[in-house]
Amino acid sequence: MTTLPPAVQLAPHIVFDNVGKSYAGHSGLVEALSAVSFDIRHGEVFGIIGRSGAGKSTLLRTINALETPTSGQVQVHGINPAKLDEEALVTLRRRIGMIFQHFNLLSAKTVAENIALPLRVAGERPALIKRRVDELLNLVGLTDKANVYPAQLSGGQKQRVGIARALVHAPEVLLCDEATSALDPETTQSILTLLRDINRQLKLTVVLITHDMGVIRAICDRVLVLDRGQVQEVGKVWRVFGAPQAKATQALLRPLQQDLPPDLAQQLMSAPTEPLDRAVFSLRFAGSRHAQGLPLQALAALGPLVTLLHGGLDRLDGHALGQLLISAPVANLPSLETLHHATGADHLELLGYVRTN
Ligand SMILES: Nc1ncnc2c1ncn2[C@@H]1O[C@H](COP(=O)(O)OP(=O)(O)OP(=O)(O)O)[C@@H](O)[C@H]1O
Repeated sequence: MTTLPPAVQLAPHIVFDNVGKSYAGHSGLVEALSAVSFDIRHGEVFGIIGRSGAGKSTLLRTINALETPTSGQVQVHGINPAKLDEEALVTLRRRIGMIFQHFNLLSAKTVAENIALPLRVAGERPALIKRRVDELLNLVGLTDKANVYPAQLSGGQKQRVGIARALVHAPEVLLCDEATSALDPETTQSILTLLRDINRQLKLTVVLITHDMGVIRAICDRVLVLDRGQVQEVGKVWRVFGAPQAKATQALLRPLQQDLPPDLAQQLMSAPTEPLDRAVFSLRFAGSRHAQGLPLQALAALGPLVTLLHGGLDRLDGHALGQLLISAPVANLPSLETLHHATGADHLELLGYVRTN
């Protein structure tokens, strides 16, 4: 298999240039998107995250012209979908597959017939349709379900059919509209793994929208945070997760943070009462250092009796990210500056003190 040179892989595939979209609502215009500018590169898995109503669906749907911007423009492969006539739009949409939260399968058709449908509509020959459907069933691991109806499938299997159907025309872009929101955590993981495999095998650009930071962490290369129709931040996932700049990102990341467990929070005092008390520190690692992992010696800077209380480190794209909660006896504690330097944490905070049991 030949690999494309980096410049080609990084070339913009989809460009948003000052895109705005407003809808007529009950009490005036609703500005769903406002001055949105960014680009998505060839072959990347790009995530768009935001709260409900942030404008994610509207943004995704401008890529295949299911929505048309009120101002600005979108370019896909250098083409503005909003400017195309019906016939040219059909051709462009074949280059852009899409999957949905609720799968959108036809219940009266079998798995194979659901996948074959777009090819039948396009007037392809039966032999070609059969070959292509078999290939796709194999790709998504559903060869044994070809003649089964959607009602007999699990949610994860239905989404696999949705993925196979989205790939029938060998598109260059796959749009995923909350594709795992209706699935349990284990099935979500298997669908995300499948999407990542497809992205790598087929060199497909994947654009997904979600309200779940876990999905972004699992498969995205870069992420855009959208709030009230505006771009809050965009960047590599490890950077945005390690050092979120926007309030909206910080709020979305809260559920993934490891705060002081309630039993320890209850015991926390603002000042030590005796030398045997222990100071509790939070150390945050934003991925800028410790690419090889955090040396345990770095924690020894807190003294020989340091205790790891809670937390953990994740590896994202070769960067160590996370938070550790640590305690150490107050007697002979080095200064905060010394600890900060010695541990290599991006952020070090003294949370309070607890009694030694
Ligand atoms: N067809 C429409 N007519 C009027 N308002 C709309 C329409 N579609 C979306 N909106 C409004 O535009 C804003 C953005 O909606 P959008 O569905 O894009 O957000 P979202 O981030 O995808 O939300 P969710 O996660 O809940 O699906 C919301 O205020 C919504 O009510």
